[in-house]
Amino acid sequence: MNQLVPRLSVPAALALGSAALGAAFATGLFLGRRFQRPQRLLPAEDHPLWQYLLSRSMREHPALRSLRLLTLEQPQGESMMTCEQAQLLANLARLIKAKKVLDLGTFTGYSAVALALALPPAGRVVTCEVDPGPPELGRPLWRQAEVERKIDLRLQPALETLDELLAAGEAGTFDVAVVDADKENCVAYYERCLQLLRPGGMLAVLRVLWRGEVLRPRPGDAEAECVRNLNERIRRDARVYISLLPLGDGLTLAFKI
Ligand SMILES: C[S@@+](CC[C@H](N)C(=O)[O-])C[C@H]1O[C@@H](n2cnc3c(N)ncnc32)[C@H](O)[C@@H]1O
Repeated sequence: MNQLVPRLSVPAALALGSAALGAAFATGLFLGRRFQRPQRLLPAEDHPLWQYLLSRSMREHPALRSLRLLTLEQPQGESMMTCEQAQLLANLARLIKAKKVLDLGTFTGYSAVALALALPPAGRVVTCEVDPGPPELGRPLWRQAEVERKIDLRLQPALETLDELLAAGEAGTFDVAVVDADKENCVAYYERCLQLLRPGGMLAVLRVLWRGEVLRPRPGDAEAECVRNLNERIRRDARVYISLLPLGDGLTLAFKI
């Protein structure tokens, strides 16, 4: 009688165990691919090519650099605008000869200082913040950059400041608006900033990819929903020309027609 020859040269229990592990691994890979949430589109900041890009393009004022390094030491330091984003916005502000800028979400003032440096001596950055701590920390470096007098810090919810500016008749007088405060109000910020901008003015919205969550927000993730709604609104908005750049966590530029 023919004896059944085992097809594997390992005991059955071990073979079964390996098969189960293999199946689990494959399922993990599949689910991992399916539910993986992309964090960023560009290489990591410590990637040599990204470092090369920064080293060949960044022209950071020494006080601005000190402010960035100081901010990175703080617990929420990562919420600062990235240096290449700030430099791009400052260059665009120069290009359109900006004099009046709105900055929603001051934090330690990195974006406010970068923009103030791009303005002529009589230029003004109205910057909005609810937490007095971070601007207080950054203020000595605003002074060192010699832009402190250009920065008008409003310590109250940004919506209140925007409504005050509209009530004071400043609609259509700002050249640049940067929206980088809380996400729950981002649609209201967008609409008010658009009113405050002059035709040809530029509106920048930060973090529009929301760490990839815009693809498929988790149930109850109000911030991701708000960002998605704003992105959709901007896409359909015939009042602006737009670009969405993959810099940082996504940067939308909307130019008022
Ligand atoms: C992402 S950070 C801003 C980063 C800053 N633009 C920079 O370049 O470093 C967001 C800031 O918005 C502030 N913020 C949150 N809710 C706000 C509100 N309702 N009005 C004004 N500022 C607010 C936070 O306290 C925080 O400092």
